[in-house]
Amino acid sequence: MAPVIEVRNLSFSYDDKKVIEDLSFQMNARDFVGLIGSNGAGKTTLLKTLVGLLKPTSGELLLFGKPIRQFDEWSRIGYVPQKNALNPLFPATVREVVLSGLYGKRKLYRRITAEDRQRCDDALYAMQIADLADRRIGQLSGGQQQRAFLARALVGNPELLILDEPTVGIDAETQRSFFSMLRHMHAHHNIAFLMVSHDVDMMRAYLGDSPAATSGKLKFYVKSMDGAASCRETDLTHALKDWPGASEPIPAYQ
Ligand SMILES: Nc1ncnc2c1ncn2[C@@H]1O[C@H](COP(=O)(O)OP(=O)(O)OP(=O)(O)O)[C@@H](O)[C@H]1O
Repeated sequence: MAPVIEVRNLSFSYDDKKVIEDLSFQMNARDFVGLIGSNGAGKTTLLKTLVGLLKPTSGELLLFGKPIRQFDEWSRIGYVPQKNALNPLFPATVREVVLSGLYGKRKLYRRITAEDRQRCDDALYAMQIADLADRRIGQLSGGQQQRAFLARALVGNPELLILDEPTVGIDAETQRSFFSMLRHMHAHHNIAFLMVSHDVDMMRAYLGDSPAATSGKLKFYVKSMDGAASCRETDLTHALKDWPGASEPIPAYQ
């Protein structure tokens, strides 16, 4: 199977400011990659090049074995950008935000099918925000908004989930339960994770003490799930059935 991400000798500059220099790394299906680096190290810049928002200055970037120029299966990738404070007047409801994760540019005007609604309900349920579905997202707490954005990224059943500091602005207790939720998802879903975090202790506790790769100020910590029983079914509710003690609630995440 082709690596999920393959980066070869990638460099990126904003005008003449070099931010990423000659970076090479790869991640495989079901890997959990933690990306750690000081402020300004280029973490967000790297994630943006990986999802096609920025074009590398030089080097090669392959997604699921395809050069990014030819890659068009964006539904295989979920992306949660760095958190921005949402204007409380932002009018979309949580359900609308989550559903928008199903529409690529080309599908923008297609009708919402019963299947779309079911997927949306599953994602809301998985993130335990079903009761917030009809609330305006701008009126939710930061942690609730993050859950909604995560549901949006998950609704298309991605094989790769890219998270840019998903717990910024969230209290320590909630960060811990969020992280344990990710660990459960890593164990039971067929998803690879690439996550930027400043929480070095939490990342190291799961991913080990030594980085698998280093480039400039960027450090990549990796935990593979090779050989773990892979579920054939990928829908979120199925994954929840695998939760230890199916009736046990998902760790609270406010
Ligand atoms: N649009 C831009 N134009 C010019 N320079 C930029 C732009 N965005 C970021 N930079 C610069 O590029 C460098 C890398 O920024 P980036 O946001 O990728 O860092 P980061 O590792 O994600 O940092 P942080 O931990 O603070 O989020 C920084 O020096 C930043 O000032």
